[in-house]
Amino acid sequence: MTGFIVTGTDTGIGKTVFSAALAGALDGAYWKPVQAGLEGETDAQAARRLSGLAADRILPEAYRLALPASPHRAAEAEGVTIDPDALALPATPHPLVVEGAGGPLVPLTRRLLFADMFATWGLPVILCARTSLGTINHTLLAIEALKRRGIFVHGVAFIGAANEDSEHIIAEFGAVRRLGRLPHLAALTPAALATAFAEAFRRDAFASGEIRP
Ligand SMILES: Nc1ncnc2c1ncn2[C@@H]1O[C@H](COP(=O)(O)OP(=O)(O)OP(=O)(O)O)[C@@H](O)[C@H]1O
Ligand SMILES: C[C@H](N)[C@H](N)CCCCCC(=O)O
Ligand SMILES: [Mg+2]
Repeated sequence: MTGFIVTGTDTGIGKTVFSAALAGALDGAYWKPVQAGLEGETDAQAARRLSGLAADRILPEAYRLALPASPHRAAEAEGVTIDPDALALPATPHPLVVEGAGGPLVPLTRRLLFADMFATWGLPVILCARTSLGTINHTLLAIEALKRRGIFVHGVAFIGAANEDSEHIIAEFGAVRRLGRLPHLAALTPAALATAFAEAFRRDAFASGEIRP
């Protein structure tokens, strides 16, 4: 199996938009294992809308929880406990883009963090990060948390306006690749996103995506 896990330095920073564009660019499949919050469009629905992929490339969530909160809390609110055994990577012949929820240290239960699942899954991790003030600390902390678990960080995908020095110093201190920068699009349409993604990231930036032992 090949693909990538997409996490971010925070919730609401653009993981779904980036994941949809990546899944489309790879002609892959998209999976949101745990959806917390069902008001309005879910991440899987957004990915279906923005990726240009057929419906069968958007794989069903393992957990769909109503409360827009940390997954551990959203599950408890429904009397559910998220079972890591229910979170095995779905079989697909296509490159799989897996989107977490919030950042890497978001709890799935009171004993399991998303980053622990990332380590189990073994796919390379792409960290989405803002470019605005505050991102250096947030991004380096997330990189540290991933690396100390032996997780391979494929690189950082920046989202927002250019901030050359912050992007550079993050790559230097974090010893990670700058994969590129997706700007905020005034009109977020599938076509505009695909164009912006192709301009922001080199095609070969995502060539590897092998599970690492
Ligand atoms: N590059 C972009 N251009 C324009 N709008 C964007 C872009 N990236 C994200 N957005 C918008 O910002 C909001 C948050 O983005 P998104 O849902 O992708 O965040 P997220 O990190 O996936 O959040 P969550 O942690 O809830 O999954 C959405 O309204 C989305 O449409
Ligand atoms: C509800 C939100 N849209 C995401 N699905 C879940 C974000 C969890 C964040 C937990 C935290 O870091 O406080
Ligand atoms: Mg999302």
